[in-house]
Amino acid sequence: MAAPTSIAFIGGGNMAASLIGGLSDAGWTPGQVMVAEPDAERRRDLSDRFGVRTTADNSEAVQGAETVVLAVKPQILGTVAEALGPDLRGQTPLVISIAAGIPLAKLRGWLGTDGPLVRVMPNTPALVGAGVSALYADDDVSEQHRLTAQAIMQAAGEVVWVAKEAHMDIVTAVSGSGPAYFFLILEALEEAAVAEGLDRETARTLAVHTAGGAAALARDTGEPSAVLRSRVTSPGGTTARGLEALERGGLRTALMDAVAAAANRSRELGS
Ligand SMILES: NC(=O)C1=CN([C@@H]2O[C@H](COP(=O)(O)OP(=O)(O)OC[C@H]3O[C@@H](n4cnc5c(N)ncnc54)[C@H](OP(=O)(O)O)[C@@H]3O)[C@@H](O)[C@H]2O)C=CC1
Ligand SMILES: O=C(O)[C@@H]1CCC=N1
Repeated sequence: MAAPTSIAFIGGGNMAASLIGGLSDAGWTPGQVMVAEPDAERRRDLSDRFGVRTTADNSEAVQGAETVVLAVKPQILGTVAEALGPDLRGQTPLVISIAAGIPLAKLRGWLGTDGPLVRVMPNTPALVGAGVSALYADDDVSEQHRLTAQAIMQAAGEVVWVAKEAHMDIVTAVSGSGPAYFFLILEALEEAAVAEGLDRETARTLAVHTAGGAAALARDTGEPSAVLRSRVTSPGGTTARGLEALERGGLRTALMDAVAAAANRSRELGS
């Protein structure tokens, strides 16, 4: 007989794999995780990497699951949730949706259940336990279900709760999409170092450790970013010249535009 499933993932793509990696490193046993994923190659990859059980059948995945994580694209969540609803009625597991943009009320309508729902926005550094997730639940969700959702997401890194569901669109634009902004900066920094004459491996080591070091310093000291920046910037030195070039190039406004555009896209996906 199969081991009891504690968590069922519906959709075994990039974000689900990152969360499963985080859970696995945090000591969750693979037998507690079942993944429903239509693509056979992805199913094989997930069971090879993490030892989790997989199926192509969403209904099978949720049987007996205490928690169901909806990890399909927002554009197909309606179809998937409507089909899954009848399987969930009667067993009312905790349902966690990680879909960008989709409000809980909409999801509840699709599922047609009155069980506990939590909306979460994780990010891909979850794979190495360095993610950050924002969680939102309506007032009627019990403390116990909140703590369960929180414990799952803590396996993947930091957790914050937001008080208003509308804030999830902003969270999505900052921390959900945010790793991609930093990867773009890493790519560019690495390319620039190579263009100036460093070999690629050295360039990558310098770029990655500089990004990680800056983030660790901001996290561990709690000091404002502007103060930390000023400590790097010697008067008349190299950093001042570099920062001037970044301001001239519009990095600050480009990031503000990026967050506004991504938050708007999140709102569009939910409308
Ligand atoms: N990627 C990220 O950084 C983040 C993503 N998210 C959210 O996570 C969700 C998943 O995103 P992401 O992992 O990037 O997307 P992916 O496309 O990588 O993953 C979605 C997976 O769902 C599978 N799938 C398609 N149809 C079904 C179905 N009917 N039943 C079950 N599984 C199905 C897809 O298979 P196939 O490819 O064969 O269609 C795919 O493997 C989205 O809602 C996104 O908004 C949230 C935070 C961050
Ligand atoms: O790009 C997306 O829509 C998803 C949500 C946040 C990160 N990736």
